[in-house]
Amino acid sequence: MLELIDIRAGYGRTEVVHGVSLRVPDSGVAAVMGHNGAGKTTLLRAAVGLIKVNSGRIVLGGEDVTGLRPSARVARGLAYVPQGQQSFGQLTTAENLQVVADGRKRGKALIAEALDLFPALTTLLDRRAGLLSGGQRQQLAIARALITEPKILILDEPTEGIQPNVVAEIERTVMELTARGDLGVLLVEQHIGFALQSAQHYSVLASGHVTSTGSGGAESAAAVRDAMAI
Ligand SMILES: Nc1ncnc2c1ncn2[C@@H]1O[C@H](COP(=O)(O)OP(=O)(O)OP(=O)(O)O)[C@@H](O)[C@H]1O
Repeated sequence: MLELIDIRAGYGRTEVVHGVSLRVPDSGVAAVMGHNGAGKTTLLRAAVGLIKVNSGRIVLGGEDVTGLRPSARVARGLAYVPQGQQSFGQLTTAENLQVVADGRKRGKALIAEALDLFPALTTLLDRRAGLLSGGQRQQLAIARALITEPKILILDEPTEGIQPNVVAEIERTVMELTARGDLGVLLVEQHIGFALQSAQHYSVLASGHVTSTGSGGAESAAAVRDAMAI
C-alpha cells in the first residue's frame, strides 16, 4: 500500500498542496480528479520524491520513504508515468524497453509481458519513439514502467490528448493490470468515466485540498461532477 499522509508541498515558498491524505491499495485503483492547476501533478511529484514535501509522510509498503530519493522509491516498487508520455525519442521502441530491462534477471520475460499487454507496440519495435503517436508513446511509457515490476504504478493523466480509440485501449489495459491482483494504481485522470470505471476509490482535489472522496463506479459520477462544479 502507498499512503500519503497530510502532504504539504509546492514550489519554493508557494505551497500548492495543503495537507492531502490518500491511500493506494496493493491491488486496485485509487483515482484523483480535479481541474487543471488543482495540484494533482504536484502531489504525484511529492509521492515519487521529485519534489520535497514541506510536511507530511509518504509510506510505501509500511516503510516511511519520505526522505528517500526517487531511485530508492523505485527500487521499493514505485513507478511513475508522468504526463506527456516521456521516452527517449531518439531510441527505438525496442531500445526504450531494453534500457529499462537491462540488468534485470527477468528482463526478456518482462519485455515480453509488457508487449503482451500492448500488442500494438510489437509492430513498432524498430520505430524511433519520437515518431510514435501520442497514444503509442503513452503505451510505451506504461510498458517501460511495468518492466520495473512495480507494486504501485502512478499514472498522470494517461488519456490526455489521446484519440478515443487509444483511450479505450489504455482503459482496457489498466483494468487488465489491476485484475491480476498484485498491482495498486494511483490514477490521476480528468476523464471521469474512465477514472470511476476503473477505481475502487476516488478523491477530488481542488486548490490543493481534497474536497470529496468516495467509492468508484459510475454511480459516483454525479458526486464527482458536483465536487468539481462541472
Ligand atoms: N515547476 C513549478 N514551479 C512553480 N509553480 C508550479 C510548477 N509546476 C506547477 N506549478 C503551479 O502549481 C499549481 C498546481 O499545478 P499542478 O501541475 O500540480 O496541477 P494539476 O492539477 O496537475 O494540473 P494539470 O491538470 O494542468 O496538470 C499551479 O498553480 C501551477 O501553476
